[in-house]
Amino acid sequence: MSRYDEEARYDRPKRRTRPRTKDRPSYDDAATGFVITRDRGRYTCWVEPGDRVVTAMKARQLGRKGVIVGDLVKLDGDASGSEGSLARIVEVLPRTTLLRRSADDDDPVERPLVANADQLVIVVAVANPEPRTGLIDRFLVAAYDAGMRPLLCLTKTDLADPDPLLSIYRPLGVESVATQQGGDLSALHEQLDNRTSVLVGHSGVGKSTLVNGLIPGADRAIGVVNEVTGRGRHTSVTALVLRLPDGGWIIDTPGIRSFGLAHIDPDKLILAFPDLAEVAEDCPRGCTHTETAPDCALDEAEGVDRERVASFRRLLASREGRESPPAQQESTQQEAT
Ligand SMILES: Nc1nc2c(ncn2[C@@H]2O[C@H](COP(=O)(O)OP(=O)(O)OP(=O)(O)O)[C@@H](O)[C@H]2O)c(=O)[nH]1
Ligand SMILES: [Zn+2]
Repeated sequence: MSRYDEEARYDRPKRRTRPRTKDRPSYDDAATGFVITRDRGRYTCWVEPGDRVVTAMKARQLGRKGVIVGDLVKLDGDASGSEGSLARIVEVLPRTTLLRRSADDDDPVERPLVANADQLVIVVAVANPEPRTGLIDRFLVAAYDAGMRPLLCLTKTDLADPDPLLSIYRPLGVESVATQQGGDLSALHEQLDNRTSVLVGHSGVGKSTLVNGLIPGADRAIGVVNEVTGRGRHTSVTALVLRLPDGGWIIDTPGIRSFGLAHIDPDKLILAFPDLAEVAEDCPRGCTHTETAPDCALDEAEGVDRERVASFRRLLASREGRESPPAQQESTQQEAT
């Protein structure tokens, strides 16, 4: 089943709540909005002609269909964006990508986070807080599962050398950039301009600092890394969608501490480990690649980084024995940003 088929399965309503196509009104002429925030049933949408910001609510006919940040929606009613106006979201256009996660590995309920973004920018500080490759691997799995291109952004390169991390991920074909506060951001701009990018990373890695550097006037609160724990305080509480000066969007999510992958098929985890995938082709049929799997080729293979095998197996173990997760009822999505 292709990714798009799966999205179709994911989006299919439980009951037929919409009128059949031939009875449905056509919204071809309605304004198209790009959802930039959602808050208790109110959505803020960006409408290109006129560069206007329109507040909208879901039309009843959408039923339980979820509307999340990044969705492209058809707007009916008063879509002027003038003060006090309220439009109605009458249709959600098919999503090209869907970033989702489960809250953690013990909670396999999947939560859609962002629709239609092309790129997942995995922001990792080379020091303070110390980088964790396990988290990078998780984000890579999430990016490939979503159909998004991953970009590794290594920050705080004034504090340590980014090469050890680059030497792991560059050979895997993961694009990367190195940055530091106050430094030249042109390489990062090149990767971000005219794309819709979601920033993810631990609290304190420097996401707000990056956003302020990229978008003059973005004016994000910049937190202070807690000296005692080395962890950032969660200073950015709500997701922000910001427009890049030369085109493109940045969606800044609050510091994500865990990024559960319980909703992801174990077979898909290996997508983030192309260095191991080739070796695993020599495994016995149906090999689970876990520590106890008999004759797993990952045990013996020469020239394979044991750390990489260990990280892969930790991800496998974190979701061992899991059945296919239940799809979350869209009306109760709490996590969408
Ligand atoms: N040395 C150094 N410090 C940095 C750099 N970038 C950011 N910092 C500092 O790291 C701390 C955290 O930066 P933020 O930009 O608030 O981090 P964040 O990822 O937005 O954190 P949350 O808002 O908690 O998600 C601040 O004290 C920044 O000044 C850098 O390149 N080098
Ligand atoms: Zn195996």
